[in-house]
Amino acid sequence: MNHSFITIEGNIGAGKTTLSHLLSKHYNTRLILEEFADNPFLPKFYENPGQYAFPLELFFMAERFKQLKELLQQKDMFQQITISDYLFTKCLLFAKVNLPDDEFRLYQRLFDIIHQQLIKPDILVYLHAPVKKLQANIKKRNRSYEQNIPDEYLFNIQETYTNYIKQQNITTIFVDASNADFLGNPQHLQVITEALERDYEDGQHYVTLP
Ligand SMILES: Nc1ncnc2c1ncn2[C@@H]1O[C@H](COP(=O)(O)OP(=O)(O)OP(=O)(O)O)[C@@H](O)[C@H]1O
Repeated sequence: MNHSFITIEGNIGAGKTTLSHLLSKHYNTRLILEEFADNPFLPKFYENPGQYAFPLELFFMAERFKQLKELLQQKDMFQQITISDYLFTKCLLFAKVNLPDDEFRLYQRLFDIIHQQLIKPDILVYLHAPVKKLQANIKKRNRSYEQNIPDEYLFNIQETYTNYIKQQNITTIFVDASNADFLGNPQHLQVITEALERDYEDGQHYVTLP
């Protein structure tokens, strides 16, 4: 496997964290996981998005920057591969959906300054699942503040991610995760590891699960 920094992305409830854990175990890598539970604005945001979107987005950006900067600076001689379950640009994509235009422009100025200081992943695995499946996953894991997320919000996030992936040139493995069961079906994990072990040109590469 020729990649040293792999990022797993996807909509809310797509299964990023599960796949990241399994890949990290498979390749014995360092693992960077999103620490969303520490964001005190998240439950408030779901109650009242208009009032809490800006502090929520700022908090996420500050925490993610700190986490990525610290971890990527450490040189670990025995675990050279790193897997993360989020892309720093996720901050900007969510902010685009959640902030009014003037606040988003301010946020983007900060983001651009901060982003330059971070290492970018050399491959992105994007898990794409239909909104119905995402809602079922969100229901199953049962975090109380996520139980009333409107379909429209998930559609907007999905569209923002897919537009971003089309525009940028990080090599992306785009996985149809409609029926994904990485924990229960070892073949699904194998499809991802085989995909990661191939060499790619820049751009998007599509993978379906058996
Ligand atoms: N920048 C952001 N703005 C608003 N909400 C965010 C942002 N980043 C994360 N969240 C919220 O934090 C929670 C966790 O998000 P995330 O998508 O990272 O994890 P997840 O849904 O548990 O992932 P998965 O199920 O794919 O492992 C979700 O409620 C998500 O909407």
